[in-house]
Amino acid sequence: MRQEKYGVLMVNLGTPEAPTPKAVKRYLAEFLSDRRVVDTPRALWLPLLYGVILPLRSPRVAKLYQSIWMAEGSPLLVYSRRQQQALAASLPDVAVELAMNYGQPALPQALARLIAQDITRLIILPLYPQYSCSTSAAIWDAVARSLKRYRRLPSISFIRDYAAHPAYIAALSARVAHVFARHGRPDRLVLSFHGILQRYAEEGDDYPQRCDVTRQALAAALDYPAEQVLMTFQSRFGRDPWLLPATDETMKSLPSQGVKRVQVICPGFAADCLETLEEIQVQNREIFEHAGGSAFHYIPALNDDAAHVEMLRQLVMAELR
Ligand SMILES: C=CC1=C(C)c2cc3[nH]c(cc4nc(cc5[nH]c(cc1n2)c(C)c5CCC(=O)O)C(CCC(=O)O)=C4C)c(C)c3C=C
Ligand SMILES: [Fe+2]
Ligand SMILES: [Fe+2]
Repeated sequence: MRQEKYGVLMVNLGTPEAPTPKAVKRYLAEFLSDRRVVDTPRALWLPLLYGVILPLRSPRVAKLYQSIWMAEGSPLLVYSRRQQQALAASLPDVAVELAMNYGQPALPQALARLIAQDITRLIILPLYPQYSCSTSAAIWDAVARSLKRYRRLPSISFIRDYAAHPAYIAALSARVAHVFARHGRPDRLVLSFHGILQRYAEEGDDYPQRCDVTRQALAAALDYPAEQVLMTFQSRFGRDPWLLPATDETMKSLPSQGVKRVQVICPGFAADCLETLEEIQVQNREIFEHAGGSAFHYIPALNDDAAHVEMLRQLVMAELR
C-alpha cells in the first residue's frame, strides 16, 4: 500500500491588499468578474463594472476598509492566517495551506505549494459553512482551473459545507451562550447571513435552505424558541431582488414591533470582515437604534476560537479515513 500524504487547502473569499481605492478597485474587479458571482452577460456587465461600479464604489468602500483595518492588515486575512496556523498545529502530519479565491494569497500558488510536497490526497475546505454557487462552487471552479496544468493529480475531496455539523453548531452556541450570560437573553437573536440573488436560489442554489438548517440547529442547541431566532440577509448588491428578509429592513422595523433588545451573529462568516465589523456592527446598529431599539449586541465570528479550530480539525479528520 502506498503511503498517503495529505494536504488541506483552506479557502476564503479574499480581501484588498490595502485600504486604498486602487487596491480595492483591483480586488473588486477580480471578484466581480467571476461569472459565479455575477452571471450577467459580459457585454452588458463589463462596461457597467468598469465604467460605473468600480470608479464609484472603490473610493467609498476603501474608506470603510480604513475604519476596520488592523495593525497586521485586513481582518479577513488576519483571522484566516491565524486559523491556518492553528489548524496546521493541530494536524502535524498534514500540509495546510491558506488561499483566497480573489487576491492574495492566490489559490494557484497555494495549490502549487501543496502539489510540490507530493500530496496524494487533497482536501479542499471552503470556509463557507453554508454552500452557495457564488462562493463554494466558485472555489471548485478555481481549483479545477488551476489543476489543469498538472500531469499527476491527487485524490480530491471537496467539503461542500458544514451548515449543521455538530461541532460548528456547538462552537456557535458557546459564543451565543457567553453573550446571553453577560447581557441577558435578547428579545430576538438575529442570524444575519450574506445575501445572494433570489434568482440563484430559484435556479437551484440551496443556500437559503442551508442557512435555515443552521438557524434551526442553533436554536435547538441553545434551547431557544426557533421563532425567536430570525434569519436575515445582508449586503445587498445591485438592483435585482436579493434573498429576503433584508437585515437592514428588519432592524428598521423590529423596534416598532416591540423588539427593543437584539443580539446579532453572522454564522455564514468564518472570520470577521468588512461585512460584519462595519456593515453589521456599525451600520445596522445605527439603523436599529435610530428606529427606537435600546440594546444591540454584535456577537463576533468564530475567527480563531479554539472551538472553531477544533471543528475544522474534525472536518478534515473525517476525510482522512
Ligand atoms: C453580486 C455580488 C455578491 C455576491 C453574490 C456575494 C456573495 C457572498 N459574499 C460572501 C462573503 C463576503 N463578501 C464580502 C464582500 C463583498 N461581497 C460583495 C458582493 C457579493 N457577494 C462585494 C462587492 C464585497 C466587497 C465589499 C463591498 O464592495 O461592499 C466579504 C468581505 C471581504 C473583506 O475584505 O472583508 C465576504 C467574506 C458570501 C458568504 C456570499 C454568499 C453566500
Ligand atoms: Fe460578498
Ligand atoms: Fe457590504
